[in-house]
Amino acid sequence: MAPINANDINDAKAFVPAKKALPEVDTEGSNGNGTTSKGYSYETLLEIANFLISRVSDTPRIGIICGSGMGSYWKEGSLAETISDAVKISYEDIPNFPVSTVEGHHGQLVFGKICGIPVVAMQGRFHYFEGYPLWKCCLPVRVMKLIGIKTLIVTNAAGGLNPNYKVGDIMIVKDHINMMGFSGNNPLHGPNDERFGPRFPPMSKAYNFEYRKIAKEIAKELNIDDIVREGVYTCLGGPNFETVAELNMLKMVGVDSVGMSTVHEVITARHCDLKVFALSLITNECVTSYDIIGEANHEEVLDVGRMRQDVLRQFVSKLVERITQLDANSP
Ligand SMILES: O=P(O)(O)O[C@@H]1C[C@H](O)[C@@H](CO)O1
Ligand SMILES: Nc1nc2[nH]cnc2c(=O)[nH]1
Repeated sequence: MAPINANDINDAKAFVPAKKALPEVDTEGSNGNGTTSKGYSYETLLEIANFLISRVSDTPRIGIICGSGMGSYWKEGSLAETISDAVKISYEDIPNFPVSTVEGHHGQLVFGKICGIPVVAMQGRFHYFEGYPLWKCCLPVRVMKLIGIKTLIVTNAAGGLNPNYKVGDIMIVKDHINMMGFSGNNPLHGPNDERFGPRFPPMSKAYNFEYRKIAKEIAKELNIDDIVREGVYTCLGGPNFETVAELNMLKMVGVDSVGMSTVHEVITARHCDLKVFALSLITNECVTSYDIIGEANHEEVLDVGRMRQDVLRQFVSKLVERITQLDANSP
């Protein structure tokens, strides 16, 4: 058989030009002062934190990571738009900060207030599939800790694996399974700086019990308890969505929602003693049978994010308010 010549290929898809130049992704973090192959030094992260502190007037209490379609871009009605007195700082303008490369992720930090409480939101997060090592995906968590947050609220878009879940449901994360960690890929891999946290941090209480209780109360108050669930999340490396066999395996081990983020961020947050709340927006039903016609796609993920933005905005705002009240009254 004659070899294939690229010029002979007639499949238009093969020649669709990239929408924009591919971003440069620094996969090991060796491009700045103080960087090592195993992460940024404490001092470099402190420099980033001080750079940000010098640009805002209030110390944020709560950090929020906006998931795909959930305020990860600035849009009327979105979660990030809840933030008043906003000071927006593009990732590109922050020394030593990675840049967001995912469609639907804006790529900026937004400092401001929700219900009068100082917060900082990440509009756009860093994923492993973009080419960043896990420690770099989680760099902003340590920076937010150094800036002064006490609590991290993490949101993500995820496929619903639990057969009772419907598209548009909100799943409070009660636990995770660190699938990538099973092969040793962990954001805490490498030398440990005790100034962040211990070498061997526990993860059995990763998702704050009191916060989860409050979230369920808020769901009742907002009359959305019929769409609010509680379950176990797992993160796979992506960027492809899962095969039927993979999803059935995950279902067997007790996974309720599947995504491509959050787990490593939560590990990093708990390592440095942040309190954590996380939720999944169920943006698609996982395809667990070969008979199902539909397939997962990123457009659907973004669409469902848009569809639920009002509800999520209200839910997270109330959460910010009540978490702050709770923590003010507890030691
Ligand atoms: O940032 P999150 O975890 O919300 O994004 C998920 C994973 C992929 O980036 C995207 C897939 O559509 O949604
Ligand atoms: N891995 C994964 N990530 C998602 N993000 C949104 N939906 C999905 C999904 O079905 N699988």
